[in-house]
Amino acid sequence: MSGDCLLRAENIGFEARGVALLRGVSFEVRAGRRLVILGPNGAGKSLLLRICHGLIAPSQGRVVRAGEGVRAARQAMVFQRPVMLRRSVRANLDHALALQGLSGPDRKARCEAALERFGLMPLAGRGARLLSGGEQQRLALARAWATRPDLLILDEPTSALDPASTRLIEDSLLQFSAEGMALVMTTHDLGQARRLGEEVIFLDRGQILETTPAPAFFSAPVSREARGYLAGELLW
Ligand SMILES: Nc1ncnc2c1ncn2[C@@H]1O[C@H](COP(=O)(O)OP(=O)(O)OP(=O)(O)O)[C@@H](O)[C@H]1O
Repeated sequence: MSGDCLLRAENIGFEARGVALLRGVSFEVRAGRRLVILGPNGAGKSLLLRICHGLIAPSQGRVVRAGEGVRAARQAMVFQRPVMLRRSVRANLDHALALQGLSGPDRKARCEAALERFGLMPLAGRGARLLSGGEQQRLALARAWATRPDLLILDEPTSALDPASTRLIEDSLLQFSAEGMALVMTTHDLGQARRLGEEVIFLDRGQILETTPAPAFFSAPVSREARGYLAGELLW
């Protein structure tokens, strides 16, 4: 599937109470690529990601995904605040795999592989909701990875994490990418956007102002709004 279009947002619009929160948003996510969506608070980034993941229906336009049925591209989403079941770490992983229709030894093997890969073995029997924020986000990432998505959507995945946990998540994301997974994420951490982004979409007040390779965006943003956003970066 390398290079294929996994997801295409076509002219997405979203209105609530007569206010246009997204307007004419179109972009593509190709297999194995890393796309970062940047923009100020309230620009509509989370809303757009939720629409792309099928959690909210757009008012206009549509989201087209690659493939159909069992050949459909698989997608997973990781949120800013992980959503965990009131069960053990292992049971949270197992539940996600059961929802995928996996059963028996396959499910168990995937579950154990995820615990192993993300260093969660020592926490496997603990209540997931009792874990620290960083541990929960690691579990959220493990749970997403266990479902073998072609595309992983992440909404500010490290905004509440300390530098070590952030590093761990970033390293995992780069490994996923090296294994061929496509990533679409939002962040306000511009260092993170530089480290992880291959392409940048800059969203401002519900509209895309720039779609560009990441190095070009950071060295020579075209729009006044993007220049202003980047100029606000804290340098200490
Ligand atoms: N389902 C919804 N229904 C109505 N309004 C919504 C919905 N989701 C988001 N909004 C509104 O859309 C606007 C954009 O919100 P969104 O969370 O997408 O911004 P954001 O770019 O992710 O901001 P931040 O950087 O602060 O997280 C906000 O005014 C929010 O209240």
